[in-house]
Amino acid sequence: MASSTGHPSQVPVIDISGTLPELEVGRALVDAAATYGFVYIKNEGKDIPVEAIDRMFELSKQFFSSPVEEKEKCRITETNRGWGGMQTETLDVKNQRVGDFKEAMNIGGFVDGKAQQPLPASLVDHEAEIDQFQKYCHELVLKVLTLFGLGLEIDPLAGGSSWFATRHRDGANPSILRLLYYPHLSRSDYQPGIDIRAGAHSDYGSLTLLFQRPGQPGLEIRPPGSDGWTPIPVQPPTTEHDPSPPILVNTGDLLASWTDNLLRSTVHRVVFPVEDVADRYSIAYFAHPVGTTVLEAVPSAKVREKAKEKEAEGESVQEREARRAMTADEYLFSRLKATYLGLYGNGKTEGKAVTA
Ligand SMILES: O=C(O)CCC(=O)C(=O)O
Ligand SMILES: [Fe+2]
Repeated sequence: MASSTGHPSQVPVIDISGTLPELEVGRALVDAAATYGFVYIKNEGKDIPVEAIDRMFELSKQFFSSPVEEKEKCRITETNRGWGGMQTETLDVKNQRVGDFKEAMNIGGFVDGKAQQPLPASLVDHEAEIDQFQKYCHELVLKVLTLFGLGLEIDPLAGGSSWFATRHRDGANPSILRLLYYPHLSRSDYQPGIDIRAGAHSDYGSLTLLFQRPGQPGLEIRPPGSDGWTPIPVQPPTTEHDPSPPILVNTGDLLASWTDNLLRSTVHRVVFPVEDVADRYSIAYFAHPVGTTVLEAVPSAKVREKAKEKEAEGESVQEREARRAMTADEYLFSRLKATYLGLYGNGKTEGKAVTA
């Protein structure tokens, strides 16, 4: 397994709060997603209140420190909702010898303010806050997708900048809010090269938002074209004094495929930092388009250019047309079936990273 390069991350920090011209911001976001697949969104609490983020982390702590019998009552099912315990998930099944050192709680969308899954005692009285937090995340995803639409200069006659956002806005979708807890491991127990908090993987959906806490590092990315790992600091330069660390946004496999790989879906993992003394808590929001969305060609000259490259690289017209005839639900299911057979009937129980 390649080790960290230690090179400082070049992933840019972008302010989308409205102080800069939108088109410039959209282009900068597209650039970052095309180069790194990751971008930091400067966070001064304008899109999501800082208190709401802090509060979700408090609830997350409450949940993970609750008795295991409570968590067992909402163990993850094939709906991809619920709790998974330590080392029950293996994100990099091919290379990992042991499961991920983490616990995770997946919370799906609410209907009329109500969770559509059993919630544990520690969360059940907080439905309104969780629902509101999901709404904030959803709105931020729509905002970023609109800026992508601007940056990609989507044909105004075909829907313009709102092209992606409208395909995420109304209707059932499998988006998931995921609370993550990575307990620390004492140095004497740590097996270098074997133990890992989250194995190498890329995310399946369109966009992922990731919230991190100061002093709890560990995320690394393998930027396109590189075979080394780059640490992604929680508070990159210029953000150290912001009221909350920037929100990381990364492009998932579905959006990469949809844009003919113009926007990249970058492999990432979570490691035990060298000086690991802290537990790590993070919160991810995995956004997916409305399930019935057809993944038709994106009406953008920039994407069309990329499609030509793909053709030159050998993708047949039939393959491309098959890709474009799929719905978002079909795409997700095909990925899950190929990678995580355990959930779909072969009796294995590991590797349930269906949101990742
Ligand atoms: O916890 C993190 O920082 C990353 C989690 C992640 O990549 C995932 O759950 O897909
Ligand atoms: Fe991920």
